[in-house]
Amino acid sequence: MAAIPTLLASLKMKPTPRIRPIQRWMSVRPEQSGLPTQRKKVTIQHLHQLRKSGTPITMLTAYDFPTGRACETHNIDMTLVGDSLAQVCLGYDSTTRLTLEEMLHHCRAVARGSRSPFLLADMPFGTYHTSIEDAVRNATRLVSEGGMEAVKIEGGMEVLDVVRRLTNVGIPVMAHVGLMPQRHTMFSGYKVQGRDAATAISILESALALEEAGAFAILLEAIPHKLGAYITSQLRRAPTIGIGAGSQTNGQVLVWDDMLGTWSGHKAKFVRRFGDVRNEIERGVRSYAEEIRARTFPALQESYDMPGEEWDKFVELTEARRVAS
Ligand SMILES: Nc1nc(=O)c2c([nH]1)NC[C@@H]1CN(c3ccc(C(=O)N[C@@H](CCC(=O)O)C(=O)O)cc3)CN21
Ligand SMILES: CC(C)C(=O)C(=O)O
Ligand SMILES: [Mg+2]
Repeated sequence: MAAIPTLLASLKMKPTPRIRPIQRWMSVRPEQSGLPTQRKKVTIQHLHQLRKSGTPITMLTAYDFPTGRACETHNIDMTLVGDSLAQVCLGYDSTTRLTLEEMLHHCRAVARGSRSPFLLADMPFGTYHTSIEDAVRNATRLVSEGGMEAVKIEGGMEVLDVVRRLTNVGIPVMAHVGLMPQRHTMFSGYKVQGRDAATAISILESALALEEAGAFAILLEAIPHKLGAYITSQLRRAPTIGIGAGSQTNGQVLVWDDMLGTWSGHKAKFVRRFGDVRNEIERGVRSYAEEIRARTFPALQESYDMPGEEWDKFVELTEARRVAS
């Protein structure tokens, strides 16, 4: 009997573990590594609480370890490995060029740098339309191989069955309506959606049906702000995340490269640059090349030295080598 209080006492004596930064070499998700987390893990329940309390949800895209880690460090609520990856990182002209393998490669990198944000990825074009079985198989790979917690899919009524099935097997789905970049060819470009009453109604009905089908959140892209606000007010449970959908959605998302000004392509109206990283990069690369050419880089303090007597010995040895040959 005496052993139990002793055991309890020894447990109580244990010092609280120190919070450790993410380790570079981690190959598993930090919360699986047994390390204490700095901030509570963002869950779907937490996202629903943010919606209820009227606290705006922050979401940002990430494509690799450092961008994933930046979302982690600055307490972004949701990190999205967007298929915009195709354009902003891989140089393709459209998200429709991105393969599942390419997406998985980047998901793993983001996941290694991420512990508290809710992590999700876009299902690439063509990976969820061929059949429900294919959609489940491909979404499962994003979770099991990619380290994602949820997936995002573009579409309205035609993807309800996929949303229902993925949700039923335990893969949360964020639905994406309004401007759907994977359909830019069908839409003849990237155009604001829902500017006429008929399209606005169909976007509203899609959003309501997607919530009913189980979507845990609805992304609204490039729609009039009044429509963004109205859809947000009509949903019963799912928070809305807007990109070009006005200020009244439950959350906001932007593409990393748009937000920091590293994307040199088209700037949509909804983009605000919160940084000017591209100019900084240009300045840095330019002066790097200039200083190499001027031999001002590297300086002596950026170079290694050796003891004088060792150098003298070295000179003697090279002399001996020269004479011998
Ligand atoms: N850098 C980047 N940012 C994005 O937001 C983004 C990507 N890439 N790639 C994938 C899709 C494509 N997206 C886009 C691309 C262009 C517009 C755009 O030019 N919209 C026009 C609307 C014109 C109109 O209908 O009047 C705009 O000027 O805002 C919007 C979304 C969103 N996604
Ligand atoms: C623009 C966001 C919402 C997205 O889908 C992406 O980055 O691919
Ligand atoms: Mg996308």
